[in-house]
Amino acid sequence: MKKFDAIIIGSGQGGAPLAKALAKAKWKTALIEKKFAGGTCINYGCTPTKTIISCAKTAYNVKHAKEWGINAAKHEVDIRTIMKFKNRVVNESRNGLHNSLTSTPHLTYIEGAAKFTGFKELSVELSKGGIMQLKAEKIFIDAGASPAIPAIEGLDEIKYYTSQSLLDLKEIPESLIIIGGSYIALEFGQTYSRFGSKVTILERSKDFLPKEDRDIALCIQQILETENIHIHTGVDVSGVKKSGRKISVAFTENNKTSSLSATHLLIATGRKPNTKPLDLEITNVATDERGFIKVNDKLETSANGIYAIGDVTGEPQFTHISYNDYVILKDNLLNGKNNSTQNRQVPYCMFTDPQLARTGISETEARKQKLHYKVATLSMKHVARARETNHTKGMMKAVVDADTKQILGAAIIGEEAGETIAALQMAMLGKITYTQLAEMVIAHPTYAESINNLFLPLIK
Ligand SMILES: Cc1cc2nc3c(=O)[nH]c(=O)nc-3n(C[C@H](O)[C@H](O)[C@H](O)COP(=O)(O)OP(=O)(O)OC[C@H]3O[C@@H](n4cnc5c(N)ncnc54)[C@H](O)[C@@H]3O)c2cc1C
Ligand SMILES: NC(=O)c1ccc[n+]([C@@H]2O[C@H](COP(=O)([O-])OP(=O)(O)OC[C@H]3O[C@@H](n4cnc5c(N)ncnc54)[C@H](O)[C@@H]3O)[C@@H](O)[C@H]2O)c1
Repeated sequence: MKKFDAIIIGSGQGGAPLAKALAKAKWKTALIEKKFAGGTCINYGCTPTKTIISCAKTAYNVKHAKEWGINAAKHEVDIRTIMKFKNRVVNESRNGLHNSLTSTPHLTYIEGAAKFTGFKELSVELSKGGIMQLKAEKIFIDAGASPAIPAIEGLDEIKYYTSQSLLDLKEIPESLIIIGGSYIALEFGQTYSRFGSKVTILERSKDFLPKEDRDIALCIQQILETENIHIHTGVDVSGVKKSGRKISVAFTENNKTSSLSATHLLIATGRKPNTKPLDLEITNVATDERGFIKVNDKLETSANGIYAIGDVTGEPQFTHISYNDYVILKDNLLNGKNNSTQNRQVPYCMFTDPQLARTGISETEARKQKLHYKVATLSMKHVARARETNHTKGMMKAVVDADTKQILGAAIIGEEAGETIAALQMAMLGKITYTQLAEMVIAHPTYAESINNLFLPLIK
């Protein structure tokens, strides 16, 4: 049995930097990865999807080039070249990370699938064949999550896609039904709609994007519907079956039974943790009823010396959260700090076009908490930069504390909204008030400058 100071399971956005940091501190470290270096983000998540989304935006802009005074009448989408571009970007990131992990002193990179065989003892089924046994005083689980497949009658008898397998498509679907209506559904839905597919979204929740304020959700919904994406909410999918060369999906909506068919079906109904194969019960690591590992605010599991980070611990499931988990552990273990996950900011950006970016609380949450708040809104139609570049879809909305004048939260729908929200997030971190933001000097004409205009009405 090989002995290490630390073992990390999974080379995702938390596990890989943690392995490098511990090795740099001269801990004898092993990093076990069963598939590709970089985990979901690089291989099946952010990197490939955002690459394809950029192609879809180009396709959209070419199709609408006349609005910018450009005649680009003839154009076609070449999905094979798009996928090659995506593969190149993914491979560069994956190979770069792999090279850096395999050349880090004090770090042993092991390719294979790990499972617990005893308390803080693991066996790895090596990808090249054979078994390795190893143990360590400290073990970090960054095993991530995979597409969750709902129990829908007939699903196991037809060919359907997940966010992972859709990335290998070699054709543009003539029509695409998506079950689920959140990040994955909307990003892929708009992408394939822009490539030419007829897209229908079937979402179970009564409300579209239920975590958002209704004005924000409605704004996104209208933008997508203008692009001919059909959105159904409050849907209960009862069954799927093959119908000629199509797939027929039966569902109930507002107590009415309906069915739709399409050439392709995408399941985008959330993700389940990769914990089952780990045999966690052998090492006393407790999980919740869905299999996510339970951790406290220091990312410690129920087993002393075993930690868990990222998606495997449940929501929120974002790359920046997995990475921030790593930062917390690194600071606590190597720099004598006492950091925790409590009260950390959780911004997010959905990469529809325009993007929906959010940080802090919504107006609905402020109302629920009975806060003394004010709301500022601004249509993108009134943002100079948006008007000058013909990107006027969307809106900005901020919730501020009426007494302290600090920003409590904001949502932005607009071109590069993810960048602008970071400025508001910094203001929240630095406790900069909306009165300061309303009159702060910001370069003209930028999207960030619209922060002035967003808050100006509140100080008049
Ligand atoms: C389509 C899609 C798009 C996304 N887009 C975004 C986005 O734009 N922005 C954003 O912030 N987030 C996005 N996400 C979410 C983001 O990708 C994840 O939150 C993030 O990658 C999670 O990182 P992680 O470190 O927790 O786990 P992962 O990156 O999933 O890493 C887990 C690793 O553990 C390995 N592993 C699992 N079990 C074992 C085992 N038994 N032995 C050895 N290795 C094992 C896996 O192979 C994997 O490499 C997206 C996700 C998807 C699916
Ligand atoms: N831009 C980003 O940051 C980004 C992009 C993609 C994915 N992600 C991450 O990946 C994770 C997974 O994304 P996702 O969109 O699959 O999941 P999600 O958990 O965000 O949403 C799943 C959706 O499917 C619906 N649903 C569940 N079962 C259903 C059913 N049987 N019929 C119809 N609808 C059903 C749910 O109501 C929900 O709206 C998210 O947690 C997100 O954090 C992030």
